[in-house]
Amino acid sequence: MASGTKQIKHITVLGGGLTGLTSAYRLAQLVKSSRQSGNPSSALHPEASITLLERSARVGGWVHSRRRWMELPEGIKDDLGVHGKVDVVLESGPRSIRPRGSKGAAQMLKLLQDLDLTKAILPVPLDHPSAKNRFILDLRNHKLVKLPSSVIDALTLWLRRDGRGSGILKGFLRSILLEPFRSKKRLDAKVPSTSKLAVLETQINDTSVDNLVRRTLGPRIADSLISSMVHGIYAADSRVLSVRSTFPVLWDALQARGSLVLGLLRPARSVRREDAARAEKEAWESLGGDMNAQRKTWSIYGIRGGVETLTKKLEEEIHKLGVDVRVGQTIGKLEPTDDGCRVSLSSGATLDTTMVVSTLSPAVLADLLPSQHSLPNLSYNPATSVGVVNLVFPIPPERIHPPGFGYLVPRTADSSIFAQSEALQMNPNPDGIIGVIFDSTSMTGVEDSPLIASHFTKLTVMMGGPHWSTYPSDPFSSASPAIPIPQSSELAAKAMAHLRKVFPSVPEPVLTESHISKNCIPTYLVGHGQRLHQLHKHLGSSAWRSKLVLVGSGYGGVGVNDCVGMAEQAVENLNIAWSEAPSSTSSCITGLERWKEWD
Ligand SMILES: C=Cc1c2[nH]c(c1C)Cc1[nH]c(c(CCC(=O)O)c1C)Cc1[nH]c(c(C)c1CCC(=O)O)Cc1[nH]c(c(C)c1C=C)C2
Repeated sequence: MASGTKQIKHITVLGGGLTGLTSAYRLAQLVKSSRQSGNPSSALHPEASITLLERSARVGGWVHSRRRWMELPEGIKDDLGVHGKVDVVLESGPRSIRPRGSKGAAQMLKLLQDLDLTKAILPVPLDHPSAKNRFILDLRNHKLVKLPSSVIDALTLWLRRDGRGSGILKGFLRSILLEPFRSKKRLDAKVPSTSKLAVLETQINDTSVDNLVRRTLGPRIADSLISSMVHGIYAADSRVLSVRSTFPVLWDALQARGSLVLGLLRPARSVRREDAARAEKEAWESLGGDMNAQRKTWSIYGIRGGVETLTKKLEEEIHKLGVDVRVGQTIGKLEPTDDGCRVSLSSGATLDTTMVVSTLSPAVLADLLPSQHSLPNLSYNPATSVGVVNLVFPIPPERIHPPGFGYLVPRTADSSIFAQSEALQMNPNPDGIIGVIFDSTSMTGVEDSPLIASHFTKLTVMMGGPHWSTYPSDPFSSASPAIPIPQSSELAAKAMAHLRKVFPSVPEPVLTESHISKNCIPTYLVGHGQRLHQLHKHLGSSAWRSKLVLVGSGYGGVGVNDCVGMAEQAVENLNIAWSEAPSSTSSCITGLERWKEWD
């Protein structure tokens, strides 16, 4: 290595969630191969060491699969022919993974292959009810309305005006068909209440998901379908969420063709899109065996034993690769030094390191930085908290709910459809339920014993999210009053009160487990990409240059594939930068490279 180039002798990963564990794993593999190949020109020292610091007593972050023992009903024998107990897996975090849609999805499957977890994959085929039956709740009557799963499905629902297609999704197909004709008019319309918003939109080249859909597909779709979908991915209010950061395909379609439908049917060609498609294709082709062919037949997949099987395996592997994993570590301060960074722990200990990869939430990171080294925009976005209630009932699922993935609950307040309903003089969703997952029918095989699937029903009720949040500083929000966050001991009763309205025959649960995941999903407010671009530029030109890399759900995507994808991409970019000619000026990796396009 040429003299004058900083050698990477020690890397500290902050945070032991999925992003932190994946980053540490791939970095440790790089060190191992650098040691084996002995590449003298690499900036990565062949004896470099890695430390992972985690605040809580366990690694895994929001991925948490709890195993609980359950009494079998009288007369039922388990696999060993003994009457007794079976164990059930209760997920309080993510439980299903998408095998398509992004490079991250391919990188996730590659990670599972590399960790020798292929056999633990639980595929859910495309024709499974879980893939076809997703519902939203009509709050006027607490009936489930099936969401169309394809164009044919939408047509059938539309033609069959038998009450089911005429409820909350009435006019769905009509809105889509008329959108190209209406969009231009709506986009040009001057709506007084949105004039401040219109100015902002042009300044920051972004708008809210709700605003874009409302002006193109109309208020009905914005209030029902889109508000619920946003609940089911971001647990957030679609009126404050940046469309360009969360559904860029909608933004691009509208920019390119002046119509969502036309833009989606005939996407405009762009170098960025083609590069991304090529990178994704390569990632899929890099999968070993016939995994790439197989995954095309799956709608989603799970992991035997729960998603924590993955984080536990990552933990095991990084131990083997020599990563120093320290749990129960509270960080007090992070500051740049001449040679790298200094991490000060609340215990008083300090750690000098060449580079920090932070997977902490941006707001938590902001609190660690001394004022003279603060970074822009880290505290801008709020994060939403979700109440998760796992329930197990002593009867099979067909006696409680229809087969399918689950249902989402749309927004109630300010909704034009709901405002007309007399039934809504009273709040139909007083506890702020956002969705219910039918765990038993959305995925089987998570537990070892088949008795769980045949004799019990597992459901997860999710509440809170936007209902527990206010966005006082956001110009796009209509500051609707939030429900105060309850105690976790109150959640199970609230979940049951809700379920009884939707499934009157639901029995008492035999097992419940409630948790509040505080600030678990960041809400990317309008202009998120522009703020990350500023942050990227600042990192490259300040005392933090080449010392701090930012990854994780706080920045570029909230799904498990996004977290793995960001970690993989950051380590891939670091590897390229470390192998580059020492004179190269392009070798500052921040983790935020993809936001460059927001220039
Ligand atoms: C009710 C709350 C939530 C449910 N799931 C999530 C929340 C906050 C988290 C989540 N769901 C999805 C993602 C995206 C990542 C990915 O897997 O690609 C995240 C972070 C996927 C998703 N889930 C639903 C939809 C419509 C989507 C979008 C992509 C897709 O089509 O797969 C539906 C859905 N989510 C929840 C329920 C009850 C539900 C029901 C229909 C729970």
